[in-house]
Amino acid sequence: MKIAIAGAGAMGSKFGWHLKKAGNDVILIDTWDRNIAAVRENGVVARVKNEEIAEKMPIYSPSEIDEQKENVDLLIVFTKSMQLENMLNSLKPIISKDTYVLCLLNGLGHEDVLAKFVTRDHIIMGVTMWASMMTAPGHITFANENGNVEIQCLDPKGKDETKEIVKILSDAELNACYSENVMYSIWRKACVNGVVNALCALLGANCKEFGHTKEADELTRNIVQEFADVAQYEGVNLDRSEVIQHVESLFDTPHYPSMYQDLVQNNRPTEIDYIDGAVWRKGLKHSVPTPYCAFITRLIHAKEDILKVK
Ligand SMILES: NC(=O)C1=CN([C@@H]2O[C@H](COP(=O)(O)OP(=O)(O)OC[C@H]3O[C@@H](n4cnc5c(N)ncnc54)[C@H](OP(=O)(O)O)[C@@H]3O)[C@@H](O)[C@H]2O)C=CC1
Ligand SMILES: CC(C)(CO)C(=O)C(=O)O
Repeated sequence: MKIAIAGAGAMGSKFGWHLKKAGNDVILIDTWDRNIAAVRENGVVARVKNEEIAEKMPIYSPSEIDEQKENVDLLIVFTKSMQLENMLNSLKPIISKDTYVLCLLNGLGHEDVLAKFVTRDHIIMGVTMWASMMTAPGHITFANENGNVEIQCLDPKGKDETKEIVKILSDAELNACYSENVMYSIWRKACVNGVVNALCALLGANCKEFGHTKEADELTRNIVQEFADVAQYEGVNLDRSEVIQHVESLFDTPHYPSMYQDLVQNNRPTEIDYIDGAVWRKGLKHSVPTPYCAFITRLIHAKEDILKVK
């Protein structure tokens, strides 16, 4: 199976590294010139338990993707949410009617973007609890050892092929399973990000520092409540106490969520409009009040302005 990974940041590089190491035919696609140069020279260098292990694989910029390149069987997208549509537009030459697109981005609503490029029976949605950090171009550090991946094809017609992809991911030590209700899992993961990503970026804290504050429980409850109130109108019934427990399971991890990495470490725009901001927008559409999500979204945008993100 020919696999392309679009977005070779912390997560795309991690998945590419694992899949290549397991013997798959993998290419990476990324827009960051220094990253492309570093991977071309040394491969993707992963720090695993104090050891650096490099995996060499081809990497291209989207402008190098043309009709000359072979179609891919599986395209895993790992851009930031706001980069997804542009990336897919530039990859049209390698997307055929047989290409499966697997989306593991954080955030809500990405299936609507994918539907502009492939049919529903080739859209595989998913979530991952793996975590990774880019420490320099071409260099990543794995942030946990107990992640997983849950995926489901949006149309049952694609179930068998999706199960084959589950096996490929698991054989690459990415601990994957087929989900029977991936939209539930996507909303559940959005709750995690809606709490820890946004609040850690605002407070300048990691999950453990935030989780050990006196305010953490009350903030978590209120944010999850708003996500659950809105999710109902989108056909997803979240089990609030189970979701709160799931969010709180991160409170002992000294990990800086990806939104902290974007905003505080790299002064880059955040995905807030696809997480708390998406719930605020959907809440307005369904007349559901979401004061926490609205306030958090505005604060993140204010901090983006103060830090002059680019
Ligand atoms: N990191 C994590 O632990 C997790 C992340 N996710 C999700 O996965 C998706 C991808 O996230 P992630 O891999 O963290 O994203 P990254 O920010 O690491 O990479 C995304 C893109 O950003 C650019 N980039 C990254 N760092 C820099 C930098 N310092 N300077 C300039 N450009 C840079 C690159 O392309 P370009 O130049 O085109 O911007 C890259 O392809 C997101 O939806 C995220 O929420 C999900 C689970 C965990
Ligand atoms: C690792 C985790 C779950 C932390 O919120 C994440 O999804 C992220 O960093 O974006």
